[in-house]
Amino acid sequence: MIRFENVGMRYGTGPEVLRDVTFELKAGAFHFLVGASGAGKSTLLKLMYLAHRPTRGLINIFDRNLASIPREELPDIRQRIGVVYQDFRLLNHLSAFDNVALPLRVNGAREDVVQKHVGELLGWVGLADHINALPPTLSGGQKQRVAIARAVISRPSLLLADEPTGNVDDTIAVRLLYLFEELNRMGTTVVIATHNKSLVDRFKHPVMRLGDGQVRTEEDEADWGAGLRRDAEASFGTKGDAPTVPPREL
Ligand SMILES: Nc1ncnc2c1ncn2[C@@H]1O[C@H](COP(=O)(O)OP(=O)(O)OP(=O)(O)O)[C@@H](O)[C@H]1O
Repeated sequence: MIRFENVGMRYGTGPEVLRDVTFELKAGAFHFLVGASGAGKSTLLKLMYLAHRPTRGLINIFDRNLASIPREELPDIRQRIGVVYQDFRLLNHLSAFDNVALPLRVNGAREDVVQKHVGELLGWVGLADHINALPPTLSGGQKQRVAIARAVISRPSLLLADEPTGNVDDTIAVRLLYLFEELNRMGTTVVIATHNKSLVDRFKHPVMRLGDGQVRTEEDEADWGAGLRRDAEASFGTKGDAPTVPPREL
């Protein structure tokens, strides 16, 4: 489904964010993508949903070499990819319902089908009472759930979600993971970038870890501790460098 070979990526003249990324995602896979803040998770997802081109290396998507896909064919490929953006990207002048309905309507779905599916899905994510709300009147967690519903409504071949549970409580996070798993059972390949260790532990899908500009696949959750320690040391130095806690004022 997706293959990266020695992919590098930098923004402008900045340092390489991704240095030498090589991995393969098989159709029907479900992976968590983890790594320290700033490790490049969003950047990797952006390459996968074709928002950026790599500065070097090979990307195969849906078994085609990205470099040889004509620009005019990219929108068709993007339509097969559902994306949950970290900043939601909802259309503020459309209701929650109409935001979620948009991908179906763009694809020419019948209005009775739209009404049924969008209503059911918004109910599932706990927004039955907010169907007609405009995004600016919703909380962060509610917006996030509208964004998720919009990304999954048309059953994409590939779902890429950037920190999709960052704004919701644990109960809703688990429910959203069940939704992603259901989609995966129906054939969608899923990649979820997350900092939520308890979700990764609970759902036991293979982990892709980004660090030092590279991806490693960790099947063994025991590696989590080592990975987290590596991330913390890379970001903050060793334990000995910890700042002194100021005394509590009396
Ligand atoms: N548009 C951009 N222009 C320049 N640098 C960027 C841009 N977007 C990201 N970066 C840099 O690329 C690096 C990786 O950022 P990215 O957002 O991919 O990390 P992340 O792992 O998703 O972080 P987080 O967990 O905090 O969301 C960071 O150093 C960031 O400053």
